Amino acid sequence: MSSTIKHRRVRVLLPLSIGDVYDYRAPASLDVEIGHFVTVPLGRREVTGVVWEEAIDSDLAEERMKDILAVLPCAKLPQQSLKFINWVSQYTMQRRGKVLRMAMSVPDALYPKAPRTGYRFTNKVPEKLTAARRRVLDIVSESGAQTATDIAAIAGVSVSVIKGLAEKGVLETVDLPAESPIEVPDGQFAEVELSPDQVSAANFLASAVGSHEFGVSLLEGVTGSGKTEVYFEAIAACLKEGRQSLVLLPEIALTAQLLARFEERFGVRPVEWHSDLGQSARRRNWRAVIEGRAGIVLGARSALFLPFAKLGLIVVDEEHESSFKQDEGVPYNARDMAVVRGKIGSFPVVLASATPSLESLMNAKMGKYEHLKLPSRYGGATLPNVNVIDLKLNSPGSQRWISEPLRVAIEETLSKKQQVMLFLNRRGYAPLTLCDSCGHRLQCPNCSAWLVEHRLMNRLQCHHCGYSTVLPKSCSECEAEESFKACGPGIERLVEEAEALFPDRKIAMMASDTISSPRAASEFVAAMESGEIEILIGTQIVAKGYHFPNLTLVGIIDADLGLSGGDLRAAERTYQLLSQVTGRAGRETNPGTVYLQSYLPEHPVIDAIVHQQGDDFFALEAEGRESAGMPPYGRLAALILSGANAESVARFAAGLARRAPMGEKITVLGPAPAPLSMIRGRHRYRFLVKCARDINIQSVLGKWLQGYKVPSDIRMQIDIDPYNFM
Ligand SMILES: Nc1ncnc2c1ncn2[C@@H]1O[C@H](COP(=O)(O)OP(=O)(O)OP(=O)(O)O)[C@@H](O)[C@H]1O
Ligand SMILES: [Zn+2]
Repeated sequence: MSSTIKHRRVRVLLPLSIGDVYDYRAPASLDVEIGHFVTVPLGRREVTGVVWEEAIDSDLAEERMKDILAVLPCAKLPQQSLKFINWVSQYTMQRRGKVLRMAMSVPDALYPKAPRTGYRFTNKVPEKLTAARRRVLDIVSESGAQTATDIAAIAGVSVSVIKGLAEKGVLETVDLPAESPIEVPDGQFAEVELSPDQVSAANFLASAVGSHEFGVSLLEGVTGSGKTEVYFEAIAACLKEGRQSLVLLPEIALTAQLLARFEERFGVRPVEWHSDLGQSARRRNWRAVIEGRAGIVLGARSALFLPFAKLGLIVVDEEHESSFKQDEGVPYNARDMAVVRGKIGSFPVVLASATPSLESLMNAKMGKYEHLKLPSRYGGATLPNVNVIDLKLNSPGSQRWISEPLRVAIEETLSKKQQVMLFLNRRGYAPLTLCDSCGHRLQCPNCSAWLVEHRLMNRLQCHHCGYSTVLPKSCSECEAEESFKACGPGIERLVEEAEALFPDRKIAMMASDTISSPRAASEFVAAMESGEIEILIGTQIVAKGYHFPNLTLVGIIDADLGLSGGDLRAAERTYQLLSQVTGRAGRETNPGTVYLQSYLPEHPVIDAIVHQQGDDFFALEAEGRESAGMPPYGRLAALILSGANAESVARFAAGLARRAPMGEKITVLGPAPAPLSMIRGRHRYRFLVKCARDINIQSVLGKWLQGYKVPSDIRMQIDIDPYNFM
């Protein structure tokens, strides 16, 4: 027992999905502290983990104890990160090791930078100039010496092409500095004169940042009101405190325009964090964050788990966006966890949106959050004029989607040399393809979902698993030849129609698969800003955040899309999305107009958009949620079971159902086959647990599942506060 312990023992958390803490001996030869990244033996392997706490009560026999092997030459994981990981693990009911893995996503960064070899052009032209070689030479002559891996990645060639050019004397090697330096932002670089509304919001935030105290502000400003300028002042105040700021964005494509605005305001670009970052930038940025050198970080939700040395502010921009919620791995909502992070670190958190979530509005109403409002657009710009086109009265005709009134409006706008945006939240050519002679519908073999035709790529795709195939020549059911017919519109089909209606206009299409990287996004932004695009046709990706001064007409092709989804937030989400799209029109001197095409012009969501009466809509929505005991008035958790064998999943679910928690304030719905009853060949069943607000839903679930063994062929995922009900 512990009386025989001679050496200091510590608990080390390993970043493994099955992992928790394990006890190790801290040998006297090593200076081991809490938060150190260390290597330890695990079975036959050597793994890296974090010294989590002292293990005073460790009762493992001395002979079974193993030594920590090494302390890595990296700054310690800050105490606040340890606390945060513990908290997230408890709240989401996921293993701590799995949460730690999100904070240790760049294993390389734990070691000092190895010297790098760069390749540069010697100006000797190779005898044989292949396309691959040409791309390499373009890159090295444009941006100078770079590592072989970087060149290979940018040029899309293998490293051997570069090595080959070096052997031929076309490229030569040079020593590269270990890493490009992190530039320091300057809060006074280009101060902006704010409007009176902006001043009062900005002053509040700046003093909140200066107080080093936790507090949440909901910054609600209509589209184009200058929320960004306001939170920039909070960031400037944070720089003054010598602390780091984090700005979270829902979509990395949005960073393009924002990066430039940061640069104008603070003199340098912020440190970026998202999935599109190359390996060396990840490593550099991660180290800059843990060493406190990164002053401003702009990132996707995963940036929340970066090991900030001295975080002093988090801004969650477009806080209502459901893409802040991660469904896979550790299911968490970055907006909610940002608030927790602020509490742990004693600093303010700003939630910014033109259409805040019902959750945040309620917190503001109850006085838990400070409610800062910007009621009008900046610089005298007015909100657009919104009109509904009743499709029952103005049918565009069979296989067409642009009604006559909208066509006329487009024509007029273009003749004034202004830009048009047509919005349809559907990728591809058509959402459904069916056989004209027997009605057979093309479905994904792995998922319970239709295949979506992408005509530009000449493929049919599943949007759930990525399965893709070509259009079959004949129907597998009735053997009819060439009988398949596209049903309904996707944006590709809308482009086709727009091209037919406006043959001389420059039309561009944007969707998440066409602007998936920040580089593609900035090319798109440049084309919009220069007027190279006259009609922009896009999905939700172009609906938010962007500021295009000359865009004055927005046409919403199918305003009803999303209303019938039936999930808890369908109406709220549709309202938010339509407001965002509406908000792209007329953001500067030329006033904007919006046309919504709808079969349901009286629907409360459509009505709220037309009259720009968000308050009434939200009051109605809140009432509905309250009477149903749904969030934010109640708590939800989902339990998702999946496996290759439908029967065994169903059997396991039935077993769980027999022990389901009961109580006056607890309802368990299910098990039921999920709406997407199969994904990637796995059959899925769902439970939905609903509790009153004052019930700890984690402990309800914990008691239910305690000691329950999940068979190895079944996966069970717990999702606290689910946003996805498919
Ligand atoms: N005080 C100011 N001085 C100069 N320009 C400003 C000021 N405030 C806002 N602007 C400009 O007004 C435009 C709209 O501002 P911004 O993009 O911050 O609005 P927003 O509230 O974030 O809008 P959205 O919710 O639609 O994204 C931008 O071009 C911005 O540069
Ligand atoms: Zn599929």
